[in-house]
Amino acid sequence: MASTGADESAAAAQPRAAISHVIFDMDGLLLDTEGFYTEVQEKILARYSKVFDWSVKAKMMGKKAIESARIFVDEFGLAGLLTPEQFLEQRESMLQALFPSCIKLPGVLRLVHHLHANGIPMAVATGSHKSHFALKTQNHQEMFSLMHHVVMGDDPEVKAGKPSPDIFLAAMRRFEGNVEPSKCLVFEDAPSGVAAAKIAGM
Ligand SMILES: O=P(O)(O)OC[C@H](O)CO
Ligand SMILES: [Mg+2]
Repeated sequence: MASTGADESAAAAQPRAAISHVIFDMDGLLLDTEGFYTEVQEKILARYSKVFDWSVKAKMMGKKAIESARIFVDEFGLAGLLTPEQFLEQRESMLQALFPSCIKLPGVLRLVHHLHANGIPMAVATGSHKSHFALKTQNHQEMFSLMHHVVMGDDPEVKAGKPSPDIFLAAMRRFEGNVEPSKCLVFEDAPSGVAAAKIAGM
């Protein structure tokens, strides 16, 4: 049965848990790096006369590097031509050259300062591994210094990448005190990241 206006206002009136902590994704959310991945992947695909596809991009976003490499090879029918490991090798020097020039997404610095000024503890949960994180954040130390901690994709506690909830649960556990998932607000750009946060109960 279709929902009525009364149903909708009753749902809107449901009390929600107050937010105590915030967890940010990084790539495509705090930092404008997703375009770099797209640019590099288009170049690699062109070597095999293949064309980039946004539905594949959406599946790759937010994952650990090797996970997204497997999706790339499978979805573009490159098995037998390129292994996921070779794909990562081919894109590495191009990405390393691009990452240091990344800029912040509009409004994020203001939001981070606002939350910090209001005493909301913040963390970052990114599928990026340590060496890429260092390249991307080298010009954004002011913003990242306001984070209580950062959890990266190559962290031992992150067994599987998003949509596994591992990374968000690890980020939650590293805040001080007892933090409830329902009081954590997650900011994400990737479909797999939104799913991960919901599975974590955030
Ligand atoms: O969106 P993030 O920060 O989890 O990063 C994931 C990859 O490095 C890029 O899609
Ligand atoms: Mg992201």
